[in-house]
Amino acid sequence: MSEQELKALRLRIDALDEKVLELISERARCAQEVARVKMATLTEGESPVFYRPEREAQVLKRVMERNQGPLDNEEMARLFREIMSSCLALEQPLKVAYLGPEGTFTQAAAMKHFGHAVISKPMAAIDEVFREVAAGAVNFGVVPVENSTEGAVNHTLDSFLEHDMVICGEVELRIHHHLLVGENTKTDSISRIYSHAQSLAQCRKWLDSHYPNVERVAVSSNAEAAKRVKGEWNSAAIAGDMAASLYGLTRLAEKIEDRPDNSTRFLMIGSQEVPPTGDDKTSIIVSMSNKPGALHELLVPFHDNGIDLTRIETRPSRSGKWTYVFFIDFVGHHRDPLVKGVLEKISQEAVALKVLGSYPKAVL
Ligand SMILES: C=C(O[C@@H]1C=C(C(=O)O)C=C[C@H]1O)C(=O)O
Repeated sequence: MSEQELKALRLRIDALDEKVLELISERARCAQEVARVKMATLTEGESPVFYRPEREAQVLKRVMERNQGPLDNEEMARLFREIMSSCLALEQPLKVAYLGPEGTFTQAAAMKHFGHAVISKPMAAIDEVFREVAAGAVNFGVVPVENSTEGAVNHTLDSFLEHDMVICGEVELRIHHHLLVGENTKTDSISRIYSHAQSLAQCRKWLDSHYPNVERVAVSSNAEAAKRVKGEWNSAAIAGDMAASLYGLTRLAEKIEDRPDNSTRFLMIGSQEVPPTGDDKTSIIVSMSNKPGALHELLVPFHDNGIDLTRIETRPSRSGKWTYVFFIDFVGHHRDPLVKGVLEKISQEAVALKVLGSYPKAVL
């Protein structure tokens, strides 16, 4: 390609960027107008709702449907995710608490879901994320709920039993783990590997074959593991990209998770009910009396109405020995007539039924 051609292309890009800039600014002004209208139409004592997850899901879906390339749908949606995030911040900067410290996968999930224009606050434990949201110190919380290799995150499920929370969104993240070392680490004398217990479990086979005799030390998070390694000469950490760059560690081995499709699902928790988008999921907690056939009775109404169950998990109820609660996720919104009917039917049989929330299916 000649210099001439390159120069002409760059001029075109400059002109396009000017237009993109103008359009983004116009969009941002529209969002400011939306805020003004929302404020003007408030009734006495009502507080404004700026963040609309159902609307954001629709915007992203539309972008993906209309996209004709060459950027792929995910990439295009990611760009729009950030534009919306910045526009919303003009209306109201969201405060989001997540399972910290900085550099965790939960932080990456929060950024994937809300974009980068939020004020994010790392918390030391899952329960603290719940408490921070309950106290009204933040608008939303982000917690991991299940991993495709290791299953349920029990701390999260149990926290739902203790706090009144509304689930207002979900996001899935591919989890890649790396073996990380600091600049002082003597790589041939590693005697200890730090990570979160879930991550150690997700890399168990790899560790068994590469570091069978090295002590595996479970710590409170992957980011914490990365932090510790920085100052030690005989240890390594298993953590992801964010932690690696945050603590300036080197990848000794990449993508060491046993399953290449290793993913974690995260939930957004808050107090805001989310209206239907037409492509939603609902999470409920049910406790049944301890009698034969109770689980069958619980599941039949879903089957009879053709409602797709996406997950069912059992936990001790904490209110009696050998009594259980079921965490159930299914496709649909609790305001759908069909779902309403099923929930009514279940509540006739159940000891207790609580709808944790209906929310748009993860778009990104
Ligand atoms: C603009 C609005 O407010 C927020 C910003 C949005 C956007 O930038 O597209 C979408 C939904 C809301 O979270 C709205 O309610 O439409």
